[in-house]
Amino acid sequence: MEKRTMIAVKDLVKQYGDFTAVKGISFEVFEGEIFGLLGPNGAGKSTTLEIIETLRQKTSGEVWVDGINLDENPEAIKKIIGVQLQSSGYYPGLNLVELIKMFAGLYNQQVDPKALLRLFNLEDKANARYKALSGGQKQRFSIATTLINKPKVIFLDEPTTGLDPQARRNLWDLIQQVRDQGTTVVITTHYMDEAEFLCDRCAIVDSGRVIAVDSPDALIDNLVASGFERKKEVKKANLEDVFIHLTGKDLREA
Ligand SMILES: Nc1ncnc2c1ncn2[C@@H]1O[C@H](COP(=O)(O)OP(=O)(O)OP(=O)(O)O)[C@@H](O)[C@H]1O
Repeated sequence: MEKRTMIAVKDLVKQYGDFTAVKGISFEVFEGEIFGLLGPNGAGKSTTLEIIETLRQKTSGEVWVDGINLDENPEAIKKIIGVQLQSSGYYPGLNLVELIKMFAGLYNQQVDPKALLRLFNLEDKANARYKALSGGQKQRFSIATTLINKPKVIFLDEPTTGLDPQARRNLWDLIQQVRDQGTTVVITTHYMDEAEFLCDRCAIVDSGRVIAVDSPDALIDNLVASGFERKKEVKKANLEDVFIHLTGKDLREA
């Protein structure tokens, strides 16, 4: 079946003064997939995301989201995307239900706060304030809030950084659920195990350029076909598996 393009980025360039952070990036994100932008620190991932999110001016190149050209109608793009806020974006005095109602009001949307919290396993935190949540709960809540305007695509910038293995795996399940319900997900991460588990396709970005785009499986197969072999035989489990096996999958949060 022909895949529909949700995001198209063509020859994107971003200069900060004399420094070119993004050097002519092109890629496509298909509807209904989890697409990863992977790359070392300073590769230009956040800059690229922020340009697509309409939060940052590009120097040149073109961007379309759901067929809408960024230069022609950034306001229309804002309406169909969900962006994860940083912690500072949440009013400290409001509880989770009040925060959801506030965002729903801003977006002029009807939302059932309890149903949304249930979806993200935060039902019993309905009356808690954001700052009282654990790291994993904060991440779950911030992903929940990206869905309030019923977006076609959400952007998650390093959503699992700083979380324990249980909270990370739980968040992976939730992100897949969001995708399975029809929302396209664009994610940045430094964790290759996360990208391998979660992403349908990913772009590897280095020094402002896209150096590979494919499914994790195909990228690995290409490397193996080129004659690459790991030095050490891979064990059937890793230390994280040991940790999860010993400590269980239950979330550790009050
Ligand atoms: N406002 C700015 N002014 C000047 N340089 C900037 C600015 N924002 C980012 N940069 C530089 O642009 C480059 C790309 O930064 P960016 O944050 O997009 O990278 P990244 O791939 O998201 O990195 P990280 O993984 O560390 O978040 C870096 O060298 C960064 O120092």
